[in-house]
Order: sequence, then structure tokens, then C-alpha cells
Amino acid sequence: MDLTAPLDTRAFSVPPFAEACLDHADDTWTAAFDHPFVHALAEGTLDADTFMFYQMQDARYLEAFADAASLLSTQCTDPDDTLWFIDAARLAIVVEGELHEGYGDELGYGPDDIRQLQLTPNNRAYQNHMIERAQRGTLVAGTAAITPCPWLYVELGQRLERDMGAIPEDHPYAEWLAMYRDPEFNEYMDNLLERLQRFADAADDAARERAKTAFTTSVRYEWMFWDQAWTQQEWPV
Ligand SMILES: Cc1ncc(CO)c(N)n1
Repeated sequence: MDLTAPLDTRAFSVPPFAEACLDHADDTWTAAFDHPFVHALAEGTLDADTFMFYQMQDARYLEAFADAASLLSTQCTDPDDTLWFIDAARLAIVVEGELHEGYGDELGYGPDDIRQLQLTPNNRAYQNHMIERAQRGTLVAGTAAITPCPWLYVELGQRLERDMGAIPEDHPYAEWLAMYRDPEFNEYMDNLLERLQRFADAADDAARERAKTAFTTSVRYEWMFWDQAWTQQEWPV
């Protein structure tokens, strides 16, 4: 399984500024598909404790993603954009919450455990980065900071589909794999990347540069998110 190989064709369009963000992230983008956590998850060899660690941290991560999308909704001047970000915030909580609910029952954690969870250093840093960019950055920088989250996972879902084919019925993480190859995300990606382009067009060069940096930083944090689960990261002191 060579998950670093790009897809031949994508099921959503990638406008020039999104392409420029990818170029900026470069090797980091590639590395994020190739973490040992991803391979173990795909092969079904990932142990349940590690998966649970990931899922619980991720539930809290997605709440922060929703916060960042909500903050961005308040910066939009076009009501269609405002609505889209509000929906994105809603989707992060509702749709992915369902995934967590299913695995929570299976693995033995509930909403109280999520609430009381101590965030890992990497998770906390990623959340802070998204919120900070959404709050203090330009619209294009805030949008760029939240883009790797859906993009990397949708693209990973499609690369896994290419390399694995149909999901075996007895695969321990079948639901997770099914979620991110769902074609409904393609429309979401079209909508997100079109907005990223429009906000980039309305910004100046310096703001566009900062947005690319915000994008790459989030890609780094995506790699680090796999890693915090893989190593069950703790605070050193
Ligand atoms: C850390 C992380 N990135 C991206 C996604 C995709 O929604 C997710 N659930 N978690």
C-alpha cells in the first residue's frame, strides 16, 4: 500500500490557490499519509486502546474545528458564506459525533469521559492554531488553517479505497474507513476550496503568504495528531 502516491484524478476541483497551498506544504502533505498509525489503521492491526485514544482526542478536536468554523462565519460578508461555515460547524459536531457515539459504545467511553479528557500537547497546539488563525488572521488565513482537516482525510479515504478496494466486512475500523470515502464529502470540498480561492483573490500578497503558512502548519499538526495517538502522548511534566 503506497499511500504517498497522489490520486490520478480527484473527485472535486482544486483551484489555483488550493494548489499553491499544497505546493507550499509539499513533503509535509505526503508524510501525513504515511504515518505508521495510518498504515496500522488501514490494515486493521491498530490496537483498540490506541484507536480509542485517537477517537477520544479527536472528539475534542472536532469541537474546536466547529468553533473555528463558527468564528469564520462571523467574518463573512456574503450570507451564503456565513451559512456555509455555520453548516460546516454543525456537520463537524453532528456527523462525526455519530461516528464517535458508535465507537464509544463499542470501546467503552461516553460523553463524560470526553469532557474530562486531558488534551495532549499536540492536540492542544493544533486546536489553538486553528482558533487563533480564525480569530486573529484574515479570512483567507483562517480558512486555510481549517482546510487540511477535511482535505487530508477525504484524500486519505480515496487513497485507501484505491489501494484496499472494498472494505472487508470484519475490518475492525470499517465504519471509520467508510466515512472518509463517502462521496458526499466531494461537494463539501468543492465548496470549501472555492471559498478559499475567493478569499485569496480578495486578499493581498502578504495575506496570501500567511495563509499558505497557516495551511502547512495545519498539515504538520495532522501528522502530529496521528503521532500523539500512536505514542499515546503525555505531557513531559
Ligand atoms: C485531527 C483530524 N483531522 C481531520 C479530521 C477529519 O474530519 C478529523 N476527524 N480529525
